[in-house]
Amino acid sequence: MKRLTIAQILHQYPFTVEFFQQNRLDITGFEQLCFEDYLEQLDERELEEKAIDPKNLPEELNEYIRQMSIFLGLEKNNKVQSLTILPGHDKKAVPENFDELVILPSQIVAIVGPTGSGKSRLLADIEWAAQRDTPTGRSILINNTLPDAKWRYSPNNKLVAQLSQNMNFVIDLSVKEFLRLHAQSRMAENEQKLSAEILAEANKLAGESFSEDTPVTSLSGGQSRALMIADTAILSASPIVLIDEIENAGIDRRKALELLISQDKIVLMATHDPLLALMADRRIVIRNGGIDAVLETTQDEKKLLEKMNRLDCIMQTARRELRAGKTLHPEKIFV
Ligand SMILES: Nc1ncnc2c1ncn2[C@@H]1O[C@H](COP(=O)(O)OP(=O)(O)OP(=O)(O)O)[C@@H](O)[C@H]1O
Repeated sequence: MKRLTIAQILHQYPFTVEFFQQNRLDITGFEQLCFEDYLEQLDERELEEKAIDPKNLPEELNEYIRQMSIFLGLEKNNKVQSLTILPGHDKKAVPENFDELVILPSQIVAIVGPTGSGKSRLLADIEWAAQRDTPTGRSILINNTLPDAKWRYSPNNKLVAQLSQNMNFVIDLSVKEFLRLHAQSRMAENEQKLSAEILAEANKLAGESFSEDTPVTSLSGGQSRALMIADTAILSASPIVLIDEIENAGIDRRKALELLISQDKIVLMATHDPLLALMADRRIVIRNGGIDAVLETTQDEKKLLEKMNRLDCIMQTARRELRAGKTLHPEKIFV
C-alpha cells in the first residue's frame, strides 16, 4: 500500500473515496502522491482542525481496505474452490458410509431421504461449517482446509445463502428500491445494470411477470422466490447456495438451478422432485441421520430426465391454459 499513489489506490479500491471524504481529506490535485507524502504536506493547523493523526491514518486506510474487501467478498482467499464433507455418524452413532465428498463450483448435489431422516441437518451442518460440533459429528472443509472462523461469525461474509419454500417480504419498498438498496449495500458499481439484470432473470423464473415498480409486499409467493433466487445468483457474494425444498415454489425450478450454476455457485438441495434430483450430478441418500450413499446420476437417468421434462412441459401448459380459463385441447397440449 505504501508504494501506491492515491490515484492507484482509488483505481484499485474505488470505495476508498468514502474514506477520504469521511476524514475530510481533499485529495484533488494530489493524486500522484502516495498517501503518506500527501499527509506530510498538510500543515499543522489543518491536521489539528481535522483531528488527523498522520502517523495512524495510513494504517487506518489499510484496515479500511481490508475490512471493505472482506465485506465485498473481494479477498482472493475468500474464493471457494471446493466444499468437502467429512463423515460423522447417524442417529445411532453408526459411522457414515463414505470417505469424503468434494463439491466444486457449478456442481449441483441433491439430498434425498425420508421425512425426519436428517436432510435439513446436513444443510445446517454446511451452513454452520460444522467441525465435529453438531449432532452428526461431521466436518466441513472449505478449499480443503478447516474454515476460517470468519465464515461462521461475520454477518457480511456469508459462506452460504439459504433459499427456502417460505420467502415473504415485510418491507414496504418497490422491487426497484429493494434491488437498489441491496446493490448499494454490496457496494456494486453498476447498480442499475445489475438491478435490471436481476429483474429480467426473475421474470424468466416467475410464472407471472412483474415490474420494477411492483411493491415487494404485493409479489406472489412464486414471484418473491424468483426475485430472491435471481438476487442470490447475481448479487450475493455467498459461493454456496442451500435449497430446502422448492417443489411447490411456483417458479421454473430448472431455470432457477441453471441460473445459480451459471454464476459458479455450489448448490446443495434437499428435494424429492425427480426433475430437480436428476439435474444434480450426484445425490446424497440420507437414512436415519447419516449419509448412507452418494450416487452418481446415471446416463439412463439423464435420458429419463429428458422424458420427464417433456411430461412436465405438458403439465405446465395444461396448468397455464386452465389458469387462463380455457378449455383444454389435446392437440394443443401434446405438441
Ligand atoms: N446424525 C444425527 N444425529 C443426531 N440427530 C440427528 C442426526 N441427523 C439428524 N438429526 C436430528 O433429527 C431430526 C430430523 O432431522 P431433519 O429435520 O434434518 O430431517 P429432514 O430429513 O430434513 O426432515 P423433513 O423431510 O421432514 O424436513 C432433527 O432434530 C435433527 O437434528
